Amino acid sequence: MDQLNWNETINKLNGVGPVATDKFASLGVSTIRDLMFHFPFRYEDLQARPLESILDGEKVTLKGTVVTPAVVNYFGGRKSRLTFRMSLDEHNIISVSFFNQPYLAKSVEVGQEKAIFGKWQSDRQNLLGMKIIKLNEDNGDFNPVYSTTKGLKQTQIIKAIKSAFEASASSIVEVIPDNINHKYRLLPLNKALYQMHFPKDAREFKEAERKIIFQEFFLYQWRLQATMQQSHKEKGIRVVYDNHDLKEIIMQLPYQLTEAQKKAVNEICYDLLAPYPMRRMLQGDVGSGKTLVAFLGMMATVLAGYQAVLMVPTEILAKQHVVNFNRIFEDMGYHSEILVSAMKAKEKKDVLDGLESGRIRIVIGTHALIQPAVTYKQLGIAIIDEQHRFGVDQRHALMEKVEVEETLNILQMTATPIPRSLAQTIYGDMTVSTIDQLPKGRIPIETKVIDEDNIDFLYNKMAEELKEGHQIYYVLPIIDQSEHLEQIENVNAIKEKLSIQFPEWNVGALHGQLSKDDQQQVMNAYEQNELQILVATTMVEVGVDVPNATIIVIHSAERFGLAQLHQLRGRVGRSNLQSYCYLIGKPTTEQGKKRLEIMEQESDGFIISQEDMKIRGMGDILGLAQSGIPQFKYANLFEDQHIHKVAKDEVTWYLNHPLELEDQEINAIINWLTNQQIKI
Ligand SMILES: Nc1ncnc2c1ncn2[C@@H]1O[C@H](COP(=O)(O)OP(=O)(O)OP(=O)(O)O)[C@@H](O)[C@H]1O
Repeated sequence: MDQLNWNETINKLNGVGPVATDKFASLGVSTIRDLMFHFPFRYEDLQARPLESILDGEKVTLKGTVVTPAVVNYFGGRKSRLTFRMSLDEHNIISVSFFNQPYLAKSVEVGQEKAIFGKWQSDRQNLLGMKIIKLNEDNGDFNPVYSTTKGLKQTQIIKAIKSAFEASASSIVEVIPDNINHKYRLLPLNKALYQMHFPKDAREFKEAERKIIFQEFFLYQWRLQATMQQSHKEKGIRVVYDNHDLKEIIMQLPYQLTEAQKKAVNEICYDLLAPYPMRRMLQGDVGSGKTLVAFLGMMATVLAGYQAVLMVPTEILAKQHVVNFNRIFEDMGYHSEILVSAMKAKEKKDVLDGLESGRIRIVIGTHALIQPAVTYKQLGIAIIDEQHRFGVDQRHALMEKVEVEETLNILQMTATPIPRSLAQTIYGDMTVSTIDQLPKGRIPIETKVIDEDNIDFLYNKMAEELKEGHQIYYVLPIIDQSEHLEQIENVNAIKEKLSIQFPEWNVGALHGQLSKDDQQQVMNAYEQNELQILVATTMVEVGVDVPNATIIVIHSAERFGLAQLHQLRGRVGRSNLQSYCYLIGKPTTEQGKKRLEIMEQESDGFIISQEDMKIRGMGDILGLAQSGIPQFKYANLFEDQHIHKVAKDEVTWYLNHPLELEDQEINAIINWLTNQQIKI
């Protein structure tokens, strides 16, 4: 067969017809290259292993010859146990048993070769069978198992991949420079790819995997660091403010900054003064006081005569920040305005005019801030809160608002903090400021998982806190849009129930079905303590700040991811009052149980995000997908940290020593990065 370029579509391959092409497309595979990167999600290891090396309880696949017929014994009514003996080699005969699958007897005959996947019970020399693996002629001893879709068989996938290598192996382009491959003994890419699919044994698989992981990190780092290098060459807006004035402002704040906040403010100010544009990520745990740090960044900018914007994900949050900002800074002579889409035409026009003329120096809002109608006179800084909700495109839209040669200063904020060293590696195109300290006097939140049957306990606790004059959140999940309406009914039903239970207190409901105005009214009433209990969907998740709230009840807690649970919990414990988080839920999975356990034991957001990465891996995690932490196809940021570090250091070195690379090596990297969308 003629060689095909690996960027060709898979229907050009022998044996891949239109039906299979469609099926592959639903798996995200359209080109030969995609197919080569469609790695097995596990392998069936049929290789003989000495029995002594298999641990009691370990899940293994053992292959052997059936030496006794299968016998089925029934017990306790319809329960059954099927047993037979199997010889693995001339010295070892083991027993195999299957519970409650008597029909399997038909497929076990003396003399047949069988491979059984199951749990090894060493004391009884018995394999507790879970699955009989089909052996066919194509089986080797180490077989790939692919994730697939209905109508696409494993054998078809294997065939297609084999034909991909036959047709296109020579067009696989190496992307890691030779010197690096050599230095770390990494396989050439074509070999690594082949071995990912068809390794002879676990060792060959590991060897291939190491190359693939390295390559993924290497390309990611190249893109990050090259962007960073570029932005350092750009001219930034130099925000030259009067340090004395800024200090005065800090002195007049209602509370003293924590050491961590001071450090972050210093780092931001350093960037503002520098001749290159700020690219900084501000991370800190929930309630650690990031907003105030952001406000001070805006103040420095305004002192230097520029305008400052703060862009947040929801209108409720924009309103809250404007109120808080004005409460703190109005007396000092500074005023912020709001810009959101739901505004009266006249008010909106006033704000737009004010921004264009330069009358308004500080504006806080939502996406409305980057609509084409908005023109700024002299924008100096853009602060983007909860950066995950804003894509790269929006960042660019903001940049374009600065019609001068200099590039805008950008500060991003995230409330999903990750350990400092990891943050530095993955936010490589930004410098990271970390607030790793809570304001003084905060008492750890008491967290408890409770059963719905134990609701009296909860009601008693709620009554106690209400009597103390404190407030309560009661949150229900909306994970899937299809359950939206049903869940709003639940919000209303719970509101009714709680109104009956606590007749002397006011209960409000907040959800997406209300108009923006109504939402704002409910929120205002809660902030003013006119409502004492707020029943809400997860709308309250991000950034809502009502320090008088001391209880948060999270309904169906098992359905939330760890990061989100931690975010929600952070709505309480925002003052010096003892606060409580009650998780109502009955987890049915191991992971669900583990998440709730971690919530009960751990209050530190840095540790929680790390645990999250461990439990769920980095794949398509809901919480993390939203957190702005990059997704890798294959590598795991947490488990493969050491490889990441090496890749990062190599990229740094080569970017500083470009002459050490051959032209075609640089071109290969650039081609990879432009052909392949690596999400950042
Ligand atoms: N240095 C400080 N001393 C005392 N209280 C503070 C301090 N800094 C901030 N606060 C208060 O702590 C609360 C939480 O601060 P802020 O809203 O800035 O946190 P955050 O990090 O943005 O939290 P989240 O990620 O949950 O939105 C606010 O009520 C704020 O007024």
